[in-house]
Amino acid sequence: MGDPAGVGPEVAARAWAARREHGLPPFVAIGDIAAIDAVWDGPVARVGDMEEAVRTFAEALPVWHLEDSGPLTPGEPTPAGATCALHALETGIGLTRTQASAALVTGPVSKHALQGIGYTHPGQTEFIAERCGVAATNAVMMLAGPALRVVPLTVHIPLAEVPERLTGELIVAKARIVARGLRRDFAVAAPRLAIAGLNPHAGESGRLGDEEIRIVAPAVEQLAEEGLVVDGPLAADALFAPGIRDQYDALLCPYHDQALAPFKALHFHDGVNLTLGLPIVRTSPDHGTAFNIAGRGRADPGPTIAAIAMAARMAAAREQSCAPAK
Ligand SMILES: NC(=O)C1=CN([C@@H]2O[C@H](COP(=O)(O)OP(=O)(O)OC[C@H]3O[C@@H](n4cnc5c(N)ncnc54)[C@H](O)[C@@H]3O)[C@@H](O)[C@H]2O)C=CC1
Ligand SMILES: NCC(=O)COP(=O)(O)O
Repeated sequence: MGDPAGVGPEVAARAWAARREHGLPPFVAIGDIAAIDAVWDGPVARVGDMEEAVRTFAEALPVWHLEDSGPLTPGEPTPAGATCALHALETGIGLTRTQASAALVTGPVSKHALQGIGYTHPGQTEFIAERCGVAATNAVMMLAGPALRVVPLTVHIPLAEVPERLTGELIVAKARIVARGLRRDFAVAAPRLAIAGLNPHAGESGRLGDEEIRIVAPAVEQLAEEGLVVDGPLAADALFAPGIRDQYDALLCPYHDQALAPFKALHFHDGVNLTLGLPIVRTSPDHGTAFNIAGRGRADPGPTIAAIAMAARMAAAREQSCAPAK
């Protein structure tokens, strides 16, 4: 359920309340049960294993209580709350890696609060990758909604560092993982990718920056030689327009906000953050802890509902691809 002082507990509870309407599979909320009690009056079942969670799911929200995270005020993060969020993440990864659970849906954490307790990863993606034995650069963040999928090629780094961190190797490696993920998890047989330029007008033939000529174009050429359908570098200002974005299965963007700002404009209420390149299925609602509204009943459970539903579809697609042919 992420940080107990954020909106994670309430959106998990409200997703459970909407389980029938959205056909959600059984899930268990992991963390401090007091965080649920503080924001929700509905039925809760305290469980200790996944079988119990599945058994109780129809009648109550199953909660796997890990620890008491101390006095709790929604909107006010504490070190004990961040510790509980980290333990919940570790527990969820463990349950999914051992296949007790088919997928991991992470709740929103405060990176600032986590760093305050000594966490050194930029986000949850890199931590999950490490626990799965995958290099952080091979765990690829994708934001997916019904109308758009985007991939930030660089993620949680200062904007000033983007030009030096955006390399041809990075683009090629991430594009390959995206193409594989689209085939495996989204049944896209021949993925069509677009790669945005870094500079205005994709560099205007070098007059507004040369990263497109030096870095992006050679990477696109290499990917095309490997047989991938890839266009780029494309001007990012028009790429998200209807009619252009629809020509692609995923848009790969040099930096975080270039990808996420248009994505959230379209999918604030049903956007999913997921990680490609992992041996497990991992999704997450595409929003943060929203401390400014936590505990007030204003948090939209839509992204969490979408994240649970998408995790179930991805897990089913992987299961099917492993099933022996008839
Ligand atoms: N997956 C994750 O764990 C993520 C964590 N974060 C972390 O969350 C913390 C806060 O980040 P912010 O940039 O403020 O983003 P945020 O998503 O928490 O909040 C941005 C704005 O969106 C609103 N909002 C967010 N979720 C909402 C929901 N479900 N319903 C209605 N309104 C909602 C908030 O009230 C706020 O006005 C940071 O520490 C950040 O690192 C941010 C994004 C994702
Ligand atoms: N902006 C997306 C985000 O912050 C999610 O990061 P992560 O915790 O899933 O790595």
